[in-house]
Amino acid sequence: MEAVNSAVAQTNLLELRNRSSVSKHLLRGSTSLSCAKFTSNFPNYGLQKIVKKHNHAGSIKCSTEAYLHDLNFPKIASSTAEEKVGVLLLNLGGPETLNDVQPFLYNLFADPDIIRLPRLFRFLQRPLAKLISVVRAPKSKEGYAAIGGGSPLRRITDEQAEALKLALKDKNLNANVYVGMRYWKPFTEEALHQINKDRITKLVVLPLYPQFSISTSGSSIRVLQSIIREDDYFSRLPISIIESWYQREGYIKSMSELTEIELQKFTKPEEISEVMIFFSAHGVPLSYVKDAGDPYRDQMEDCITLIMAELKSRGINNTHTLAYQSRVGPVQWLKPYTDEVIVELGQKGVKSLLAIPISFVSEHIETLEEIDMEYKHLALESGIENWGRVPALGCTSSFISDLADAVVEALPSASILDAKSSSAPTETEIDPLQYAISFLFGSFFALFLLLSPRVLSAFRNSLF
Ligand SMILES: C=CC1=C(C)c2cc3[nH]c(cc4nc(cc5[nH]c(cc1n2)c(C)c5CCC(=O)O)C(CCC(=O)O)=C4C)c(C)c3C=C
Ligand SMILES: [Fe+2]
Repeated sequence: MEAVNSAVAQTNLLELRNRSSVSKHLLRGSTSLSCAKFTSNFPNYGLQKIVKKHNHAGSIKCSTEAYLHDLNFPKIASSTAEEKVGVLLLNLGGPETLNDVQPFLYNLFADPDIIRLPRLFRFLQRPLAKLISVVRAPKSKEGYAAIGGGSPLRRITDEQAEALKLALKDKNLNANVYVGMRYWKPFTEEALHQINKDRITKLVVLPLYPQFSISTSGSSIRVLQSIIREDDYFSRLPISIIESWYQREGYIKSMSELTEIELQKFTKPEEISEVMIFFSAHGVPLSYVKDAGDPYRDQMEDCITLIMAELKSRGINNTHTLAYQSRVGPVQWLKPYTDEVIVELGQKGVKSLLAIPISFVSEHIETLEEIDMEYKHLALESGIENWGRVPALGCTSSFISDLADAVVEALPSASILDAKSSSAPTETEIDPLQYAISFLFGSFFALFLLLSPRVLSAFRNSLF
């Protein structure tokens, strides 16, 4: 009964959250975000086009370059007496108990950046989210049960927040560090509420995803934007958003360090050079990259080039490959798929694999269950004899220190976001005829989806 009540309370809370975000995702416009200079160009965000320059010496310059190698940035920052600096860490969030799994999945699938419906069918978002979350919940629950009954993401993110606060203090910056999750507690909205309550005077926003995707950092930042648009305090608060940071030297070196340590664990030293380094990134549907301009795949490939260059500089010349894991649903995702590549490598006679989860900086279901259990099992079945896995960075001190540098470097460019000058149509500007037609077609589509046994079974097959 308690579980039912908490689910109802959760749904009510989300009703409120979703109402605000649904009504605002129509408010598109050219919002100029500070320092991080948004590199995306998505219809949902109306942000600047990605500017990415390759330099063949191995470093990649993106629009985030300003705080990457710029030696002019002060390494030590100090805040003035009146200044109250806040850092907002954005992450996905995860169910803490098995009872949380279905409402967590509902929140995830109700996000228009996760299921991107054509405009005409957007009002179906929530019924579809309900349907998919209910159908997928049993499978997800099995996964969470296998890793101890819930996601460790909140605990680890809290630890990272604490470690970051200390690292900032070491760099002479006193800051409050907040955690805002997109799909579970503590929600981004709660963190923003606390930031407001604490009367923070400058805010640095740091998504805990090294690479940008519409579906991750983009989605969290969209929540932030919608609040900035509405709220007097946030619309006047200088904010700096660090959009992606996979190219930071500290991150690349920390990843390489952990990889080197794990490589040494392969038992026979003479066989170490035979180990294939297997980067496994969380996938996104192909259409995100092809149609919506998600820079995720490009950034992922750049990131791997940088890590491999760093490993090479340490005398590690192993072969490597990249594949994408965790696909959900019936559409095509970024390829190649991790499970298929593992089988192929086994067939080709590869005997040793070192898996590196590359989209995340903390352990969670996708590393602890999917990689450590499912993929390991598949690899051993496919003829691979030696399996290793690089741990997620977590609170590795070189990594946290580099995040602290990123915050310090981003701070001077915090500025008031011009979110209110949006020229995009608002909901009230929608043509009533267009709305009526959408509603009619959408209703037929909804009925078809909900009642068609074939559609339901297709869903089931791709979600189980
Ligand atoms: C870079 C990281 C991630 C991307 C990109 C991403 C896209 C994405 N994810 C789903 C669906 C699911 N993701 C789930 C869990 C999950 N996803 C990420 C990260 C990315 N997702 C993390 C860190 C986690 C684990 C959270 C935790 O509980 O510890 C889940 C739930 C688990 C499951 O049932 O498999 C789903 C579902 C989509 C559809 C998507 C892109 C559109
Ligand atoms: Fe995911």
